Amino acid sequence: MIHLEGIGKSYKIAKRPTGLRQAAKALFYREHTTVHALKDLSFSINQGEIVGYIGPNGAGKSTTIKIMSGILVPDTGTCKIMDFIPWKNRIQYVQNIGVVFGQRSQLWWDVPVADSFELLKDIYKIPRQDYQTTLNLLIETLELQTIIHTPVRQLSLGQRMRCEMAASLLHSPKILFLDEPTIGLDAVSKLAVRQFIKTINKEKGVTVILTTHDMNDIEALAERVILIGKGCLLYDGQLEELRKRFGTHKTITVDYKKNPNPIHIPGADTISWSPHRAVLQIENMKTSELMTRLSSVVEIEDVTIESQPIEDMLVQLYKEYQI
Ligand SMILES: Nc1ncnc2c1ncn2[C@@H]1O[C@H](COP(=O)(O)OP(=O)(O)OP(=O)(O)O)[C@@H](O)[C@H]1O
Repeated sequence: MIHLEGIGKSYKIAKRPTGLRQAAKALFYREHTTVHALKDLSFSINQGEIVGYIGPNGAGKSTTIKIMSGILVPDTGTCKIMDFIPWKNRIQYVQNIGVVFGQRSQLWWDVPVADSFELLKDIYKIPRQDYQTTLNLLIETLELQTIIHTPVRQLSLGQRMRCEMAASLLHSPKILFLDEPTIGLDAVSKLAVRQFIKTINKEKGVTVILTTHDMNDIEALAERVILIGKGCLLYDGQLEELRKRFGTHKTITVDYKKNPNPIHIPGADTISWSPHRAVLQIENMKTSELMTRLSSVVEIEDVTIESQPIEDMLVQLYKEYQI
């Protein structure tokens, strides 16, 4: 459905001179620097997937989303999405995609949300009947009943985000590009947005490409992740595989019947200990092996096992790749 091959994109930035003499010189001659935002980037995404597109600040995620949504033209490479070249067939192409930029609004600031939706209906030429059916569904699932007649500028960030989601889906697109959709949202709004993304993917088969710095978004939604750094692809595969390959440790919290002796298990680090609870960390040992050894020392009552938080893993990865 989405196919990118050898995509490269650079930005040319004019240097800003300091001092009067340099500023005067810049009137006649401007020096430029080039930022290579994307370098030879290739990947494919199938219909119905939810893909987490991740990487550190400045990695090139938004640039890729802008190319895939037809806003930017790459310098090199090809990008084919559902038989379209996004920036060439833009008018027909946008009928098939929805885009949400968490940091920007596609809604008209001073008018009620419902009026923005009406305008979008006309822009996308959505038949009235289809529009009404989709709108009703969106109002219900995103709980917009009480906010739809409010001007956008009076909405909270979480309320606006729900309206942005609805706006991007009014024309029933097949692909949804989400650039940091949960940025700045509280826990409840984040859960609502995540749940909604899951629902439209499952029930409508919408393909979702999601950039985010919130790894809880990724864990909740994406089985597959594409990791980029400095404009290059670093990893493309299952989140679970990423964890297996790069996750180094597990943390095990064990509750047991009162035991006055500190716990020492060879091969495991004791992070903390009390007569009722110990927190241990293992790197190269199987959890089952640890449990066997533990049960020979204490009478276990409860156990929780946590994988290394994905954030930790990424920090390590970014260090390793020097990005
Ligand atoms: N319009 C622009 N003009 C000049 N440089 C730009 C422009 N947009 C992006 N860049 C540069 O291109 C690189 C990639 O930026 P991009 O916004 O794609 O990264 P990102 O991965 O989305 O980052 P973030 O996570 O911080 O949003 C950065 O070095 C950025 O400074």
